[in-house]
Amino acid sequence: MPRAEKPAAQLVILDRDGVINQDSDDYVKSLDEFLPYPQAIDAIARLSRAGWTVAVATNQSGIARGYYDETTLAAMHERLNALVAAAGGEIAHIVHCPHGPDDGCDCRKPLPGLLERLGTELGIDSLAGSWMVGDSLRDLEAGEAVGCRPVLVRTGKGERTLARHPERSGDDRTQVFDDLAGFVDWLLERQP
Ligand SMILES: O=P(O)(O)OC[C@@H](O)[C@H]1O[C@@H](OP(=O)(O)O)[C@@H](O)[C@@H](O)[C@@H]1O
Ligand SMILES: [Mg+2]
Ligand SMILES: [Zn+2]
Repeated sequence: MPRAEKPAAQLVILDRDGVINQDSDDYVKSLDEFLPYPQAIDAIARLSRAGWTVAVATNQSGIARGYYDETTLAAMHERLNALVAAAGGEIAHIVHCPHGPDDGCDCRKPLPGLLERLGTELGIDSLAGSWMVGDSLRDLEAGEAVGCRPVLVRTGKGERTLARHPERSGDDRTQVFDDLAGFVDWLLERQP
């Protein structure tokens, strides 16, 4: 049974590390190191309860680097889905790029391949108009490459991203929020 097509405008795509959970310059290498922000779990649940499709698109070069494996990553995402379900919401789909920067893949953000795969697997023809929330410039660029509206959060590497790219805080392209909860508050307030 093909999935019913979803209007992209009701889609929010989230980067993972630094948006949903604490990031680390040493990578998030184990389930014990996977520490979701409570505000983010609640925000995802609120979004999905309000009828939005929530998905995750994450670079996980730590796999290519040998820091952890697909089984460990799957355990992290099982934990994430369980926390969101316990909060009364759901994540429609999670996609990841397991490759390293020198592997020449087409799915490592800022390339658009990961988001394109997400759209295909969600049955969405065009991601134009959906929201892409990240803490790194590559998240925003990957989203813009497929027509998403970019949102930068200050959590994770967000402050560092803003310091390196101050134009992002002033332009009318990019919305900036302290955290995912702040973006969701804003988004849901503007929705009928
Ligand atoms: O933010 P998302 O895409 O969910 O995941 C980022 C992680 O895969 C890691 O990405 C790495 O970048 P390199 O892959 O080494 O360039 C570093 O930034 C790490 O600190 C970070 O934990
Ligand atoms: Mg990130
Ligand atoms: Zn890849």
